[in-house]
Amino acid sequence: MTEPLLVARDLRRGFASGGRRVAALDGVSLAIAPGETLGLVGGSGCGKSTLARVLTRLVAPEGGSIAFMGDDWLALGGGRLRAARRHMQMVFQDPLAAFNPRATVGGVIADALRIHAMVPKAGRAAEAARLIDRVGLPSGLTGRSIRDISGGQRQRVAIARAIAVRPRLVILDEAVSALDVSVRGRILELLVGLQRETGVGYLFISHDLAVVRAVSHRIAVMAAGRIVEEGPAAGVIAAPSSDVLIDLIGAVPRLTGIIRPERSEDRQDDAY
Ligand SMILES: Nc1ncnc2c1ncn2[C@@H]1O[C@H](COP(=O)(O)OP(=O)(O)OP(=O)(O)O)[C@@H](O)[C@H]1O
Repeated sequence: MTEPLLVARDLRRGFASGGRRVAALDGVSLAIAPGETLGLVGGSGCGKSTLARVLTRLVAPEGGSIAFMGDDWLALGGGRLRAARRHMQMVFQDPLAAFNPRATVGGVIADALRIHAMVPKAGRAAEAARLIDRVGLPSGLTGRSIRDISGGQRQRVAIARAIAVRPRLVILDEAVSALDVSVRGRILELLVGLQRETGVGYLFISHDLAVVRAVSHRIAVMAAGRIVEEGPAAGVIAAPSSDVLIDLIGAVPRLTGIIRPERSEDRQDDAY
């Protein structure tokens, strides 16, 4: 059996909110294998983003353990942490907040290459150009400010920056949720293609079951800080056992209705 890339056990994290304590993570355990996509779904406020932040060490857990690439991830510090951080990248819903707003598209990617010493200085521009092309962006965007491109283009830059450092795991937190349906579809295809090429693992977090189903090998369902069911994507959806998943499945036909116009356009294209 393949060694898991990431194993989280019994993660706990609470927050004080309006005089009471909210258990955002109430004993969450999960594992992700190399080359695997674990989809994480759940309603608003169930703890998905807190989990992403705890896994990436943006927020410290109050209990539990995380093994990443065989190391005790929460105990790593100094140079070993910096080296390991390269292998766990994160893409957020709104990458603008995660970029230096004055940076250019090429600059954002070249910076990632520099920080993690991926290529010598002389080769950085060429490698940035290769990555810009790999995520389907025109080379003409290289010198553009990150503020002056569309949300879909920016999300591609965020993905290019994440993959620039050849990570083993990318955590995508609502990374395609704000995009329109056709851009979203192309970015999902890009992610799946990159996974086939590189064997990167993904934790794909979304409140949108249809999107999660399209990319995930396994699905975990979260409610009130706990994982309430988990298993192979097709099996979990075919036989949901939790109320939250039953509700999410019930919401999918509405989404199919939104996607349908694009599919009929595709059929028209095929007819030419
Ligand atoms: N920094 C914080 N301070 C106080 N409460 C917080 C903080 N971060 C999260 N919470 C609370 O923890 C719970 C889980 O929040 P979290 O953002 O992880 O959920 P989520 O599933 O990502 O929600 P959404 O899909 O709406 O983004 C919520 O009740 C939230 O209000």
